[in-house]
Amino acid sequence: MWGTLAIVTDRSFSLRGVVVRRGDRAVLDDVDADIPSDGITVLWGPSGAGKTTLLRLLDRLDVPDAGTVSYGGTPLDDLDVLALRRRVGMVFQRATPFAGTVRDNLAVAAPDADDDAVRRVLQRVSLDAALLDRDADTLSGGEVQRMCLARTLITEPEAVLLDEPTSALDEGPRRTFEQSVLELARDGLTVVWVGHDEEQVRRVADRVLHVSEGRVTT
Ligand SMILES: Nc1ncnc2c1ncn2[C@@H]1O[C@H](COP(=O)(O)OP(=O)(O)OP(=O)(O)O)[C@@H](O)[C@H]1O
Repeated sequence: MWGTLAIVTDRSFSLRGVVVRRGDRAVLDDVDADIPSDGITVLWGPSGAGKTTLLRLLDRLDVPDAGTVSYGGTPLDDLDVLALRRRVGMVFQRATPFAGTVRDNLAVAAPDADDDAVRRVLQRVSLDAALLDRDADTLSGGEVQRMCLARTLITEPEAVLLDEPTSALDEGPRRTFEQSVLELARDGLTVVWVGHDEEQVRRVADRVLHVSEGRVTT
């Protein structure tokens, strides 16, 4: 018997005393917040309130001027940034397809993924496998955003950060994207979603963190 192996199940984010300054203004001003690992947490608040700034801190795309951001109880400063970004994927507001086919786009993220894995990930985002050999720049806006989600998922992250991923989509594609994310969250993926469409927040949020005037409240 070698003793009990600790199973790390804590995949929550926490912010303590976080300050982010832009010019002479504190966009986030001494923020304490917790984002649990289950379900969908929506960051909600007026334009310019700091939602995207907060989201980027979680993947270390930005670093705070003061305070600590932790993932699974470990300060992000103590984690290897590339390892963190494999565990925590990001989908941006504007879809960012690379040149080439859908298959090429997925291969950028996971060159060794086999055909089964590629097909499975497309299914998870409701994209037809027939699209695999289509040029990414011939996809519709909704398809390209779901391909970007698939490209994030193919590395099997524990969490995904979504920055207003449906803001450029019409109602139909918006609902399809939401449905995929709801199913992913139900399957155990941690989701942090920056949103400002009130109806959508009601449909997807398990909890809402309100970002306003430099503070985050529940
Ligand atoms: N790199 C930067 N340099 C200077 N100011 C910045 C930078 N990034 C963000 N800001 C400013 O910080 C504030 C917060 O921006 P942020 O994008 O986090 O807000 P948001 O709540 O996501 O807004 P929106 O809903 O409009 O996307 C804004 O006033 C923005 O102009």
